[in-house]
Amino acid sequence: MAAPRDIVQRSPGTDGSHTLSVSPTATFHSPRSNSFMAGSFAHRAAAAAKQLKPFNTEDIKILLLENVNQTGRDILKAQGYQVEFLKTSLPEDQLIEKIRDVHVIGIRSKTKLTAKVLSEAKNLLVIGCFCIGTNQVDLDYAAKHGIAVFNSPFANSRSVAELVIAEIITLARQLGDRSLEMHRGTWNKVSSKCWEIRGKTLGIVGYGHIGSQLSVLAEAMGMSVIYYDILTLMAIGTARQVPTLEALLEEADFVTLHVPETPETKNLISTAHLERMKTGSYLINASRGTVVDIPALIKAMRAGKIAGAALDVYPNEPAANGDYFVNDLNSWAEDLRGLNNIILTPHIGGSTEEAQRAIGVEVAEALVRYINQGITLGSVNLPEVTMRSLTLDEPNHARVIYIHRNVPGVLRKVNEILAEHNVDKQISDSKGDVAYLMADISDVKTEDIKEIRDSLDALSSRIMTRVLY
Ligand SMILES: NC(=O)C1=CN([C@@H]2O[C@H](COP(=O)(O)OP(=O)(O)OC[C@H]3O[C@@H](n4cnc5c(N)ncnc54)[C@H](O)[C@@H]3O)[C@@H](O)[C@H]2O)C=CC1
Ligand SMILES: O=C(O)C(=O)COP(=O)(O)O
Repeated sequence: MAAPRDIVQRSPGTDGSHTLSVSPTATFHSPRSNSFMAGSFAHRAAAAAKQLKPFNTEDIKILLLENVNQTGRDILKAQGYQVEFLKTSLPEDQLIEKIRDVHVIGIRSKTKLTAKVLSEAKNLLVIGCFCIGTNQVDLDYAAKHGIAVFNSPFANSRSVAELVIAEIITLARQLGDRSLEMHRGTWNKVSSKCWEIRGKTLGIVGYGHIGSQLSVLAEAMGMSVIYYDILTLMAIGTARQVPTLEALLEEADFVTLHVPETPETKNLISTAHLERMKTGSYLINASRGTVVDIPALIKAMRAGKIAGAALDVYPNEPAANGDYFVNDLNSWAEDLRGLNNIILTPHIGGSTEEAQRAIGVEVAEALVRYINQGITLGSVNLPEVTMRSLTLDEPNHARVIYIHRNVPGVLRKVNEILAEHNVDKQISDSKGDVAYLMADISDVKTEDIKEIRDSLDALSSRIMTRVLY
């Protein structure tokens, strides 16, 4: 791996905003350059002499945590980026040390990228969440500091839905308990309170990617499906939307939760809600650990109100594999483990080969598009802006990216700065307080780049400037 050369650097602005600059001394060294050189070498070399040089991808430093799949690692390494890979998440102090240095960080659901952590990330351009949930990242802080965030919105939805189907049958037939008894050498053949799932009602809370996928699978097995969502959503098959959470809880034999972690979903299922559920019903949570009040669930199960539960997620989850409940992370741990007919899994809803491979590809490709081209398609916190790929065959072209506060008069000022060049194409969009402008300009000489960048940096609206060429 090439030694880092200080090509991409972010300098703090007076207002805490940053500039990303690409050094004109960078050598043409990306895989894109390899394919370019593979043509007619003499012709291409002559053309290259006229061209501005793109940044050196080998200077992009990436930290991947939480065992991001090989597919993603391969895509990033193939670009020539420096990729450091760790199997686990990191405690906050170590995370802060590491994040200071990198341009890109890839995480899954465990790593908390809070404002405190992100404020130390002086070079950070982009965050890749190699998962669905983005609740672990302070998205607003990231946007206001020009840091794009990408995720994989549905590549593991099917895996979660299949896990829930397995859990519905496992709970209905008390399979977990029977299996544990056999492991201990006890033959306990019972049919009392063991049920078929055919004809039972599944209540899905949160009818998004996972909830709706689950709806199809459950109906195929003869279940009736009802769902509750804050949005009015089209029913799939013969599923039926109910108007309130309470209506769902009163009617469902199985309640399964597929909402994101938000302030509104914290303790969405607590004592009052458990009381509304049918006696002998079941609860499944593969969403986020904060959604269920665990002590309330323990009480409801001990009282026989809830006949079984499956939990895949917990309010505190460890950074790495190993001891969990014995660490006394949670005062309720022993009580939970002591219950009958409860399935406890270590956040494996999305943990299949298929899902992880697909996520690796999807998020890594989004990162490459953003790093190399500034394209924000699929970003969860910045406006989605795209233009055709930068073409390196065209001499003296540059792509200007100006992330700025969404205030009046910015476009006029930016265009005054760009006016000395030919603006081939320009696009701008905003999301809340933040706007993203992308312009491809020609007739740019290497020495113009610094001037363009400095002029944009001087604007009071600036959050981050990037000039790619
Ligand atoms: N256990 C695991 O390994 C995994 C867990 N997840 C979790 O599952 C969650 C759901 O995933 P998707 O279905 O892909 O998300 P999604 O965004 O497609 O669907 C979520 C649905 O919940 C609804 N919703 C939001 N707040 C609500 C509320 N207060 N009450 C009722 N409905 C509400 C939304 O309107 C939306 O329709 C993710 O946010 C993530 O936290 C996702 C993947 C794997
Ligand atoms: O995709 C999600 O949101 C998940 O909860 C799965 O998280 P993980 O990638 O297993 O840390």
